[in-house]
Amino acid sequence: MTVALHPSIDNGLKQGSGSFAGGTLACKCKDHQVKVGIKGDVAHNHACGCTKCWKPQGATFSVVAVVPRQNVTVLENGDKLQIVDPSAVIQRYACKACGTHMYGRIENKGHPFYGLDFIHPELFQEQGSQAPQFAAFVSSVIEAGVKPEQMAGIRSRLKEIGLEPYDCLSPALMDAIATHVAKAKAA
Ligand SMILES: N[C@@H](CCC(=O)N[C@@H](CSCO)C(=O)NCC(=O)O)C(=O)O
Ligand SMILES: [Zn+2]
Ligand SMILES: [Zn+2]
Repeated sequence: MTVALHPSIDNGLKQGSGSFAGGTLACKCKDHQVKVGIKGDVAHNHACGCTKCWKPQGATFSVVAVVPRQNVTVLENGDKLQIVDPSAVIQRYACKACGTHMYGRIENKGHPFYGLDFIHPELFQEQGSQAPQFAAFVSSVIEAGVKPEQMAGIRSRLKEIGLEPYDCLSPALMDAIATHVAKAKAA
């Protein structure tokens, strides 16, 4: 049986248009949906196996990307949003009614990713945003209940659909983090 990763990638990656101008994220409520406007395309879209990122029901991975925080605007029903874990580095704003995470924001100005908000592109009402580029925090799915003996199949399926599996972030992002830390130390 094929390993189920996430409904938006289980049938293969859908490539982005390359000219996605942005759109609206909608939560999963039947009415009074929370809507969040995003300007421009997303970046660093990836499958994430960590326990903190929101996943639709039954998914093993989340699919999460970043956008500049100034490109994110709550458009409708913002009163339904609450922070999932105020102590987390990424403050994830979720719909109180359906649990969908609408955006995650870093408030620590010293964090390497300060200025970027985390969003889930599957919530776009429009098509064409950047496709996932890699898989991050793959080993972390064990923390959510996956058996270690399932990991070879999961990594192999990720590779098959074109997502290189990493147990933290991609080398490019890890290099960016290390560069930020080195500059902060030197300053
Ligand atoms: N094993 C842990 C890892 C959690 C983790 O460090 N997640 C990353 C990436 S989330 C998006 O890629 C992170 O930056 N977390 C900060 C936060 O969540 O606030 C686990 O699985 O929980
Ligand atoms: Zn909702
Ligand atoms: Zn994550």
